[in-house]
Amino acid sequence: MAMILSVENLCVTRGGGTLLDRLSLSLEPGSITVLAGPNGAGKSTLLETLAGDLPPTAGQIRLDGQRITDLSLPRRAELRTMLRQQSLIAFDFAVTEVVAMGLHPHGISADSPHGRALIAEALADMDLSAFADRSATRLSGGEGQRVHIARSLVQLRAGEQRSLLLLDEPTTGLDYRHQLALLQVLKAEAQAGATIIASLHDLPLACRLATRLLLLARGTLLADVPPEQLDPALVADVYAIDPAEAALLLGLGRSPLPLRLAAE
Ligand SMILES: Nc1ncnc2c1ncn2[C@@H]1O[C@H](COP(=O)(O)OP(=O)(O)OP(=O)(O)O)[C@@H](O)[C@H]1O
Repeated sequence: MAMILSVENLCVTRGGGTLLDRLSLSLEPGSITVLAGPNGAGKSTLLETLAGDLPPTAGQIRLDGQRITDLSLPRRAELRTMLRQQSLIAFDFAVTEVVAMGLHPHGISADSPHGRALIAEALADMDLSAFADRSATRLSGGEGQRVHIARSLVQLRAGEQRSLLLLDEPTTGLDYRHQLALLQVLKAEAQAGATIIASLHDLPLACRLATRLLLLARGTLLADVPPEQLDPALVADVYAIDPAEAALLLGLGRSPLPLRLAAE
């Protein structure tokens, strides 16, 4: 069974400011929702709140009918995977050990055949097989980001069902090849039944990935549309950029080309 996430009249206030203002939405299994919007729009706040890690000031978030704030942290870790904007890995773990952390919420041993297979698959997906035994403290920014993504893929896939995957700016630091590889992996996960929501700054990439695009500004949802229906005039207004720039960005993302890593 896949996960339906529903949000009703969500409000978050912090430090006297309204960070999210009466948001309602519903995310279906198999969908990829991309959250776009300027710096400070509330994207990370929304993802943290949807993950159940930041209690809302008002409103409800339900994961398959259960209120997310009623679930314990271990139960939340089984039902949803959250990739945060990353900090450095401070301890001297090997890459494979960091990736194996995704198994813990599901009680699967990294030494079991199933655990080993999940780790190997995620390492291969993020082009990290050759890095498995390297220290995770000695990686470039993009390599480190790929390690965190691989850990999240393990956590998602180790569950009994493909559940909810929340990603906060997952392409940060990734080169073009690895951005495209990530897009391919996410599309495959959605096809396998995952419910995915990701914040992205890159609008052309967002349009290629999303089945649905949410445009957030100052805590308010201004658009919730398939990417091809996103209005360039609204994008220009929200980002305070020239309309021709907005049209160019959206045009780049509306290429009908499939994702290709290298010429076949
Ligand atoms: N602990 C806090 N207390 C009060 N305000 C906060 C707190 N954390 C963040 N904010 C404010 O909340 C707003 C939304 O922040 P958030 O991190 O959700 O934005 P974002 O859309 O993810 O931005 P970015 O694109 O820069 O990552 C910002 O104006 C920020 O300054």
